Parts: sequence; structure tokens; C-alpha cells
Amino acid sequence: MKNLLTIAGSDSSGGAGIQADLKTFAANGGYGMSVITAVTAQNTTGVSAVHNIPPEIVRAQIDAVFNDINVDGVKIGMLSTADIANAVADAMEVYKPRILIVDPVMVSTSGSKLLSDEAVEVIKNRLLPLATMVTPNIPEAEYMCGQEIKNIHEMGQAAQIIGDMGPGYVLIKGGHLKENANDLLYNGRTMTIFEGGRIHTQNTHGTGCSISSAICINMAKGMDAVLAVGEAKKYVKTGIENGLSIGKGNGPIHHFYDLWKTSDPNVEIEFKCIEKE
Ligand SMILES: Nc1ncnc2c1ncn2[C@@H]1O[C@H](COP(=O)(O)OP(=O)(O)OP(=O)(O)O)[C@@H](O)[C@H]1O
Ligand SMILES: Cc1ncc(CO)c(N)n1
Repeated sequence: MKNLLTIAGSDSSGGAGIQADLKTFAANGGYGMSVITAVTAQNTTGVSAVHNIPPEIVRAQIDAVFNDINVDGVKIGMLSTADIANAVADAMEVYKPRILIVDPVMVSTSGSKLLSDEAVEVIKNRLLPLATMVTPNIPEAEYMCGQEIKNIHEMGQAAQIIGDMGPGYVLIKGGHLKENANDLLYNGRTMTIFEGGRIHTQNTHGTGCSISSAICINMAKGMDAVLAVGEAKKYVKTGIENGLSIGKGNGPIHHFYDLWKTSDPNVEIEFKCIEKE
């Protein structure tokens, strides 16, 4: 079993952030560990408060894990402030994980800002050069490269600009496109497009967190980047298709559909209890 670490924010409603990452690791057969950078008071309609964890406590959590346990892959999500981002970068420079997936989380599905502008600079200057892969969505990629993205051609241009910042791979996620959900992977030389039909649902809370965690465990298992992204996209697609209509806003994806094989709460599962003397 692979040991995976997520360094990210907590989502009280359980659909995104640390909670999505741990569910994704578990659903894909991994052992999940977590370093919490911020606690968000959040539900399916938005983020109402954020409490940032002191950078030295973020660093202490990372040290506690790495000093004891072999870490096969790290996924980084919400970093909130430049101080937290610097603390994480300091630690990554020391521990140099073999697989490091950086999801430059800036805004929640519901539209709340989760990262300061100064923290974006730390991600660009310090974390991207260490990253195996960076996984921006379209608004994040636009912010990072300073260009508007309206189609697959402009996704490719943005991937090249972000690729020059130093990561091994850039995956630009197309969940914010209108007509499809195509993602684009760039490795510094070639582009691979993952075609995905758009599923019409509002239950997409946590798609971005989940795909980056699925890529992390897939690459830790030894898959190459193209296979890891393809399998992760299938996993998230199943989760969206069977998304959970809980709450009044964007419900979460179903992280365990393939394990439980039903999202219908009316399906009763029979248990037989055998009592032994
Ligand atoms: N409605 C949809 N139908 C099909 N695939 C989708 C849909 N929405 C998102 N995806 C897929 O989910 C993955 C995550 O993409 P997305 O652009 O939504 O990330 P994100 O904006 O970072 O997510 P989050 O909402 O968690 O912040 C991508 O593979 C994307 O193509
Ligand atoms: C804590 C957290 N991380 C990431 C996201 C991105 O969806 C979110 N909504 N909340």
C-alpha cells in the first residue's frame, strides 16, 4: 500500500480540501495522511470563515510525518498565505518527495477566494520548480500566466508559459469550459488532450481536489503521467455522474461509487449476523 500525504485546507462540508483528498486516497487503495494549512467554515453554498494555521504548526505537522513514515507521494492544495506557502516550500526543499502534485487552489467552486496574491508568487517561484505536476483550473491558469483562456488552443499556450516556471508536467483542467470538459497535459514538449463530455450537474464540489489526489496516488503506484491523468479523470467522472445532492448548492462528487456500486439511498443491503459461541 502506498502512503500519501495531502497538505491542504479542511472543508467542514467534507466535499473538497483535505476531506476530498483522504477519501480519494482511500477509494484508490492508499493510506492517507494530512497536514492542515487552514480550517474553512464551508458548505455547498460557500465559505463563511477561514482560520489559517500558524506556519510553524504546518511545518511541525510535515516534520512529524516525514520523520516517521515513508511518504510515497505528496499533494499540495490550499495554502492560504505567503507565510504558509513558504513554510511548505521550505519543507519540500528538505524532504524532496518523489511525487509532488501541486494544485494551485485559488477560488472555491462557490466563488470564495482561498489564496492571497503573495502566496501565488511563492507557488510560482518556489513550489513549481519542485513539482512533478501542477494542476490549475482555467481561472487559476489565467491568473498564473496573465492571459485569457477561451479554448483548447489557448489552454496549450497557457500550459507552455506555466511549464516554463519549472514543473515536470502542467495539467490545465477544463471543468470551467462551457461546451466540454477537456483537460490538457503538457510535458515541456508534447501536449495530450483528455477529451471529456460535459456532465450537466451542479454537484461538482471537490472535483479539482479529487483529480489531483487521484493523480498523486496513481503516479506513486508507478503509472506514467498520461495513464495517471487518464485513470484519475475516469475516477472523477464516475464521481460526478453519481454526485450527491446534499445541501442547497454545489453537492460533492461520490468518492466511493465504484466500491459501493450504488448512490441510491433506498437500496437496502442485507446483512446476515452469525453468532458464534
Ligand atoms: N461538469 C463536468 N463534467 C465532466 N467533467 C467535469 C465537469 N466539471 C469538472 N470536470 C472535470 O473534473 C476535473 C476537475 O476540473 P475542474 O476544472 O472542475 O477543477 P477545479 O475548478 O479545480 O475544481 P473545484 O471545483 O474543486 O475547485 C477535470 O478533469 C474536469 O474536466
Ligand atoms: C479547503 C478547500 N480546498 C480547496 C477547495 C477547492 O474546491 C475548497 N473549496 N476548499
